[in-house]
Amino acid sequence: MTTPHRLTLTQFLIEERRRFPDASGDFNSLILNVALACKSIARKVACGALLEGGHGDVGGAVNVQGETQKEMDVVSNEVFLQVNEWCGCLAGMASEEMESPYQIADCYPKGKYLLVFDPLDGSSNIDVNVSVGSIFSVLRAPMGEAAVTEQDFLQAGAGQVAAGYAVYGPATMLVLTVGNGVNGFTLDVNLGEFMLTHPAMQVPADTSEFAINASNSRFWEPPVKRYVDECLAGRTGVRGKDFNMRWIASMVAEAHRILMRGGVFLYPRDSKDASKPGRLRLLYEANPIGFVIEQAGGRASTGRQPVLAVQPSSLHQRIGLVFGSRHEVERIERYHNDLQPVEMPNPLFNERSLFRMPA
Ligand SMILES: O=P(O)(O)OC[C@H]1O[C@](O)(COP(=O)(O)O)[C@@H](O)[C@@H]1O
Ligand SMILES: [Mg+2]
Ligand SMILES: [Mg+2]
Repeated sequence: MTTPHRLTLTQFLIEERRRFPDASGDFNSLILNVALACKSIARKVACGALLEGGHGDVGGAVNVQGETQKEMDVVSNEVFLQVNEWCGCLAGMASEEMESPYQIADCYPKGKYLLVFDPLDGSSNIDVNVSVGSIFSVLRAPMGEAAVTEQDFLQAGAGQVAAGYAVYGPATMLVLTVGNGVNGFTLDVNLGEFMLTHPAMQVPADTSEFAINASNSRFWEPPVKRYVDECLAGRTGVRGKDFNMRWIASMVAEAHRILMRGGVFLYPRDSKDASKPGRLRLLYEANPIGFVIEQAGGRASTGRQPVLAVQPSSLHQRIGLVFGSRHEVERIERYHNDLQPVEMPNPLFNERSLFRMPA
């Protein structure tokens, strides 16, 4: 039996570029640099406890969001910065692990793109050897020679030029959208190349699998409680079918499962901590995953509006996120539209009033 011919990521990007005869090649260079960073992180993740410095916590360090930093969070962030700094087409980068944007000082003319990333997603899983990943989003940089500011990154997800993730599991995969569908590449460790193994990925529109951290159930809003209760009621309830549940606590691994076989993921807005309207970060978690899922025919929402339509207000903004099989996400959105939000302090600011609550 002959092995099927597979395109490498480089060959795939060259083919894509044929659609844009005037393209400079900058964009391809950027994606190949991101892929190189992911390969380097994959190698370090695979070393496990053998990695110099280990996979543990950084002695008491917390990131800008007050979360304990793992050694690998810091290492992965460094890899992204070092590999992408010299790609020649970036004006700046922003990351979960850095309070402010990173300027690319020595690039002339100024780069056309901005790169935003979560260098290691699900890092609380790293010391127990569960899949983790990296998530990235490419935005256009503003014209002109001025240094980039936080404001430049505050673009709605619908404007992303490209987005994707790498998942470091039993195999390392890179999943990419450049706004023309979604393609998955598996790392051939012998060649050191990402090979196109999953062309034109599609999220099935229906599912009977959901993912949510049920330990937060007492903080959920009524539409989310209703949806989960109906799933749990199974074939004897209004849904008339049994549901299965998964929770990996690495969103990148949940997104990958959903891309491969359907499902719905919820980390909704809840009342657990008034200072955090949701757990996940808009710019480097919700938007890139939302773009990938929508390009694969799925849906991504805050529950109240498409996540890609949200105008960001800060670099590390958090948001409620629901994504996956289209019919389930639409159902969850309907439940949010059916009900008034809980314990609204002022009726002037409820969902149907003149002064809508922020998503
Ligand atoms: O611990 P919880 O509440 O289940 O949260 C898990 C969620 O947090 C995250 O790990 C956040 O990502 P980071 O590891 O990049 O901080 C998501 O990947 C995941 O869905
Ligand atoms: Mg993350
Ligand atoms: Mg992270």
